[in-house]
Amino acid sequence: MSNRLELLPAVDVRDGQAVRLVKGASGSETSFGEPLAAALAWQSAGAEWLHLVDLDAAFGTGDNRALVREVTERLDIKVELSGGIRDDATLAAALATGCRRVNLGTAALETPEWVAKVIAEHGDRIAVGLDVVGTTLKGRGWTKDGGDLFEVLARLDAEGCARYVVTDVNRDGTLTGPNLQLLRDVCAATDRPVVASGGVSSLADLRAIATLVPEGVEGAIVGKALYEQKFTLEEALEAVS
Ligand SMILES: O=C(O)c1ccccc1N[C@@H]1O[C@H](COP(=O)(O)O)[C@@H](O)[C@H]1O
Repeated sequence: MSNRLELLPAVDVRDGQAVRLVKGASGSETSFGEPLAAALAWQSAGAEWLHLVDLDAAFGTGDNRALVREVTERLDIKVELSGGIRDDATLAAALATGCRRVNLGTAALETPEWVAKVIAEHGDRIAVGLDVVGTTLKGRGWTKDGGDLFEVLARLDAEGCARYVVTDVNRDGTLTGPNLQLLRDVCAATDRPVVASGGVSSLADLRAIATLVPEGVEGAIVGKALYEQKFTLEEALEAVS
């Protein structure tokens, strides 16, 4: 495990546009233009990863599958892909884009046997997104409760899940800072790497997350702060180097 925090700039796609939501609420979108342009800009700025989300697929309002595939194919950097990956067909399509790994959200809550099977088949190309309010997991576009964080985490650990992407839904898109205690609590409960998501607003927030690398935090997703130019990606990479 590296001792440097990885940064994953986010491109969330809704209706063909790169958008940011507030607390994941459908309808709270601010649009930031072409997803491919945003992704290429993060790549040019030195990103090693892109966190790419098909929000329509996550909300069940359609999908942006062709666009997501084009973005993934056009990039040289690693892509973490999520949104609507819930069965064999959607998983096969996601993995066929050439992404490095996928995040499963709803499926980990609703079809645990299938998730155990694909973890066994695909190893660390599968991560699970643990999207929480308090310690209650959220699925189906973060609109449905899906069980207790620590119970599901223990089950997924036992099934060999390689990595978790932990999002505090109430911080996401709010620029109010990451939930460091949540990250500490998850790291204490698992020996698998954790990617932090939600709330980053400043370089100080990234430095604070970086202090948790020894506890098991591997990376941080950065969205609205980059789009709203709170800092540049170059500054962020320098801050955690
Ligand atoms: O990223 C968001 O803002 C977001 C908002 C609402 C729902 C999902 C969101 N993102 C990611 O989508 C996947 C879950 O998709 P699914 O449940 O597997 O279809 C997960 O990585 C969320 O973090």
